[in-house]
This record gives sequence, C-alpha cells and structure tokens, in this order.
Amino acid sequence: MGLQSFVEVHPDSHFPIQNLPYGVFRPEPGSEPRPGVAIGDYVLDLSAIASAGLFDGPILRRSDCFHQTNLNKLLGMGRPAWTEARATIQKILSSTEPTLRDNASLRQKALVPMDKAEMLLPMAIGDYTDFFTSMHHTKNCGIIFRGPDTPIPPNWFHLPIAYHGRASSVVVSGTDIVRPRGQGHPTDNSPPYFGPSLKLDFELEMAVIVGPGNELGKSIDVNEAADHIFGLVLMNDWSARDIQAWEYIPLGPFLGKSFGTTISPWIVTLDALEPFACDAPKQNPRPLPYLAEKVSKIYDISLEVRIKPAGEEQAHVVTRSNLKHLYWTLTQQLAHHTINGCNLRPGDLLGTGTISGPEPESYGCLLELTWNGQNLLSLGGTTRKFLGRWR
Ligand SMILES: O=C(O)/C=C/C(=O)CC(=O)CC(=O)O
Ligand SMILES: [Ca+2]
Ligand SMILES: [Mg+2]
Repeated sequence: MGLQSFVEVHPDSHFPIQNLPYGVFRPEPGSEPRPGVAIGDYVLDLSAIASAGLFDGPILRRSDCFHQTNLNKLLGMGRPAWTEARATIQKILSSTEPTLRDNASLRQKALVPMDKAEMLLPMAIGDYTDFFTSMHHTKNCGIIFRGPDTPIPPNWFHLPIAYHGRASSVVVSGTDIVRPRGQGHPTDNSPPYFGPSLKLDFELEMAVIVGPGNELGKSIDVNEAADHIFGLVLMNDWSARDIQAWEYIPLGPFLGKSFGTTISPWIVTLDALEPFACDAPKQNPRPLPYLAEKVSKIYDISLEVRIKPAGEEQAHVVTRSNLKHLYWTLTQQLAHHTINGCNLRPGDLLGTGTISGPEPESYGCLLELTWNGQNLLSLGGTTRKFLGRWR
C-alpha cells in the first residue's frame, strides 16, 4: 500500500493524499478567502498551516503566498515552490507524521469539512484562450457548420487552432448561467431570430492554469512548457449554437461563447497527474520544429458529463470521453500561444477545446450528440436536443 493520510479517505474519493488539488475557499460565510487543498471530505486551510510555521522549506518559509485571496502568487513562483509545497503538505497529512495528526487545536482550525467550505474561483484570470484540439470534434463541427467537403481545415494539422475567449465571465462550478439572448441563424430567407438562445449547449473541456508567464516578445520553448503549467481544471465552455452559427464568419466565436464559462474549483497539479501520463497520438504531418517535442505526452483522464433535468433527482450520463483523445498536447498549445511573442501571465486559462472521442457515445457536446438537434437525446423519461425543457 502507498502513502496514506491520517485523514480518513473513502476508497471512491477523488481526493486521496496522492492528489491534493488546490482551490480557494471561505471556511464560513463572510470570512476571508484563502488557499486550501482537498483531502478526503476536508479542505486543508493552507493559511492556517502557514501561520503555524509548518511551511519550513527554503522557498516557502518566508513567503506570504498562502495568505492571499487567490493562488496567483503561488502560480507565479514556479515549479521549485510547487514541489516544496506538495512535499510539505503530503508530509503533514501522512499517517506517520504526528505534527498535525496529534495537534487537536490545529486540526480543528486547519481541517474544514468540505460541505461547510464555500469554493471560489481559485485565481484571478487575466486572459482566457480556448483551443480546438480534438480532431473528432473539429471534424464533426466542420460537417455540421460548413458541410461535408472540407470538414477539417487544412491548417488544423499544422497548428493548434484557438480563439481568444472572455475572462470576465469565467465562473466557478455551481454558479448559475443566464440563458443568453442574441441573434440566431436565420432559416432560408427569413430575417435573423432574436431572443433567448434556442440552442444552448455545454462543451466538455479541461483547461491549463498557467504558472510563470513569459516576457512580451519572448516565446516559451515547447520542451520547457511544462514548467509553465501549474495544473488542470475541468471546464464547460457554455455555447449558444444558434448565436454562434450566425455571428462567427469571418472573425470567429464571440457572443455565442462569452456569456459564461465554468471551471471546477479544484486545480489538479501536473505533479499529481504524472502517474496518468501516456504517449500522445502520433502526429502526421510532423509538426514544425518549434512544436516538435522531445517527449510528447498527454494524460489518461476519463471524463463524463451528466445532465440533471430541473426537478428530477437523477442525473443522466450523456457522454464518456478521455483527455487522451486530444491531438495537440498541452505543451504544444502553450508553446504555440507564445511563438509570436505574446505574453502569458500567472493565472491565465487555456481551454483544451471540446474533448470528443471517436465514438458517438464520446462526443463532447450536444451539437455533436444530437447532430445539431436532428436527433433526440434520451434522459430517462425526457429527451433533449439542446439544454432546457422550456421549448
Ligand atoms: O467549428 C466551429 O466553427 C466551432 C467550433 C466550436 O464551437 C468549438 C470551440 O469552442 C473550440 C472547442 O471547444 O474545441
Ligand atoms: Ca470550446
Ligand atoms: Mg462559453
């Protein structure tokens, strides 16, 4: 048996001592936001651990990064600080270490039951970019939006395509999303529709949280890009397909995307994901040298989306996919983003794009699952073309 915590962790928990994802939370209503890590059914308050002097390594000893209301300072400190923090937290939580285990008053202060914690957006997001790196999703969208002749654009196999998203409307999981109003695609010769979107969709994505950035004008080498990635969150790029289909030519996504993007409160670090690393798919044609990596890896992370209709108890699984289906790696995305000299900053959010697999059961959005509303998706007793039962 590997490393274990003195905090009881259910075997099905996503938060064993090997994970330790970071978030920002309030332990009680009105209290100051602070960084924490998840362990079992608890959040470990890192500000309490820092105040108790337990971050005693050379980098963190004198840092106030755990007395901040977001993670940006820790993100900017880079891998040596992250490694030191992980080693300290794993030691403090391990079953063989008495410091916290046998200190009832510190435990009382530092271990907050997760159901009492209010989770917040973990970092201030200066910029948000959304990539388009699943070949299956690209092909399906191409056929649906542009017809069967050139489903995958010719540039797609040469560079990780992306658009600049809207950082201000990124919210933490659980935040209500207001159905956007806008102009929808006209049918035949009618004028454009205006009103609440009739084609509201989700997009199953993950996203990179950027650590140290780069200076304006200086790009990041693809082989060093992993040191600029703190970790990954789950992401839902809410999309209004009717608005999107009408507005996106020729400049790309705008109001069909910018009304809301949800991320998980927990950032799983690349260190914690290392045991799930696997070979990235073979790339053909070979990428240009600035995108060619010495080690080309992705992570085997199974993902699923469930929809719970309003007023029902039961959520229904509508898709099962995996991060490993992506064609372009996270490090290629990051290196490509900076190749023109564009600067990234700590806390920037880089969405992977919708994570669709090859089989219809693994498509990452309703646009694909219902083929733009042509088919009905069954959710137990009800059906959906897009989100909502109101039409
Ligand atoms: O193919 C298109 O015109 C549009 C595709 C998307 O809406 C996808 C997008 O946001 C990027 C992605 O999630 O892969
Ligand atoms: Ca997207
Ligand atoms: Mg969106």
